Amino acid sequence: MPHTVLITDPVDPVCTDMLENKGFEVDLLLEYDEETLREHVSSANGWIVRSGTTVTAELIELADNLEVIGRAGVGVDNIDLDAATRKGVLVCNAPDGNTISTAEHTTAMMQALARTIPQANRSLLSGKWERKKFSGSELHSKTLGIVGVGKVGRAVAERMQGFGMKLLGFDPLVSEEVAARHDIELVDLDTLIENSDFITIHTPMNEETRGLLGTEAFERCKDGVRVVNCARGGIVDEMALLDALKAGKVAGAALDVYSKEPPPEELTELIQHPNVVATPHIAATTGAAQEKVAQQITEQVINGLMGEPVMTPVNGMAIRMAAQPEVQTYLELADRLGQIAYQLMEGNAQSLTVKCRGEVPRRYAEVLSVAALRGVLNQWADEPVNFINAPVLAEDMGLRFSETREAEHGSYTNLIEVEVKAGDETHVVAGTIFHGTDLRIVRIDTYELEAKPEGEMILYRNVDRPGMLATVGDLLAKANVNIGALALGRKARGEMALTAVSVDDEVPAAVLEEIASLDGVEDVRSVKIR
Ligand SMILES: NC(=O)C1=CN([C@@H]2O[C@H](COP(=O)(O)OP(=O)(O)OC[C@H]3O[C@@H](n4cnc5c(N)ncnc54)[C@H](O)[C@@H]3O)[C@@H](O)[C@H]2O)C=CC1
Ligand SMILES: O=C(O)C(=O)COP(=O)(O)O
Repeated sequence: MPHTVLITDPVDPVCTDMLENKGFEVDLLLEYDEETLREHVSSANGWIVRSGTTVTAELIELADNLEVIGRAGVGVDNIDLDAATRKGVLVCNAPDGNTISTAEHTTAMMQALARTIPQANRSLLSGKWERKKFSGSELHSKTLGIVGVGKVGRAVAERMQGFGMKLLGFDPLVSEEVAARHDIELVDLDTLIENSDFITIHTPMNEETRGLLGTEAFERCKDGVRVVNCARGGIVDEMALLDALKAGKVAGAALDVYSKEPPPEELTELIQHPNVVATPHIAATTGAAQEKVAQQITEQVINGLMGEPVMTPVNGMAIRMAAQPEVQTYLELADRLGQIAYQLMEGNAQSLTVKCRGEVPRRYAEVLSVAALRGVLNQWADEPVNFINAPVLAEDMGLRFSETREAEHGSYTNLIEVEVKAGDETHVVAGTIFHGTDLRIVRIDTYELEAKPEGEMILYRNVDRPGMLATVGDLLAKANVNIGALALGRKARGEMALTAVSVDDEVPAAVLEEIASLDGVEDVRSVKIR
């Protein structure tokens, strides 16, 4: 059956063309009530949205076939990321296709504010000729404060430099050197607020940025400051802005975004304030930007649904690495080692460490730890576990995980070790890949042995003395269980050895008990590798 991709916001037709060319079914649903949306979501494998759709936890919960949500743009604050991550749904965006259009809209807003263009236009259209009333302000030599020196912030900086503005920037994640490359002087937020003639916002919306410019900030601003928000509504506190406009502290504000969209009744006074220039979230609405974001996001959604690398994940960063072809065999090995290690435990694991040795590249360490986690959690959790939800489910279950990488590798050119612990109990299962594809377990706890990590196995420790294997073999034969392979991890005659028996059929619990009751046998485990 072909995959279905649901589209619930207007996106450039290139999106539909690309999906159909790849054999996907497109479900274009631009007008809907909640019930209709629920029905369509429940059968979608992929879902493409812009800012107009709110992707709630409830919808994600219903979407049992959903694998990927693609945001044809930057901001993902309309998507319940936590719910998507827990359900193992990949969320990706198109982070730079609309940067230029958004920066251009921001600069247009700044000029509209400085020269009161919309107000003057309205006045003229109403039959007036008010040349004195619309005396503007020059941008040249003024200070522009850029809050959020990311892609759009930098693109705005480049453009406003051409107007001869002095640029200040505030962004906790950007270095002075990077800012200086864009002729932005990096300062703290207070300095920016106190020294800017214009302030423009370009951060994401999150708990840290909500209300970033509020009553207190406006009090510290220069008299007559002008404020532009083309990022997200609510980063500038709308009611505080209205008060500051009414008090004349803020000379003008240009808004493309609102805390609720479309803006509700209570924002009418702000939007209709004579010194406000307001647009209906159109900064990214140009033919060029829409074509770019549609193309970018469709590529990512197709890749996500086809198991190819997704380059712009917003959650589950491991997915980017997990889809690389050269890492697949290592992932399989780490997953199987995780499965085995978990099944050796008496109780539930509390920590998991993956050690990569030899020629296993350093960049794989993190994704291999997620693969081993997936192996562990797929036995433990009630829900399906994948690369997206494994870390968050581990956290929920109190399982700490980490990874290390060591160049030293002993006898093997590549080696992955998975260690699980709970209290005093520790198990280590190590494996290697021979000839690029051949997976082998090479150590279990302190026993060196060589076994294929596949199918059903029974593992037990026994005194290393004649007759032990024959007795176990006899019990299995009587239960009509066929032995496929055997591996012995020996220390010295008379000491405890580890025996790994690969069997073609599941070993009945009663037979396992019989083996466990044999003299000289302990720690019998049945291990199933999927
Ligand atoms: N109005 C519209 O149609 C559009 C709006 N946007 C919005 O514009 C904003 C910026 O987009 P991009 O530049 O593409 O994103 P970006 O991710 O490239 O840049 C965001 C910057 O904000 C910084 N930042 C994060 N928290 C901060 C804080 N507390 N204080 C100061 N800086 C902080 C980050 O370090 C980053 O450098 C986003 O909110 C995005 O959703 C983007 C495109 C179109
Ligand atoms: O990319 C973003 O963050 C935007 O806000 C653009 O939103 P839109 O795709 O125009 O609904």
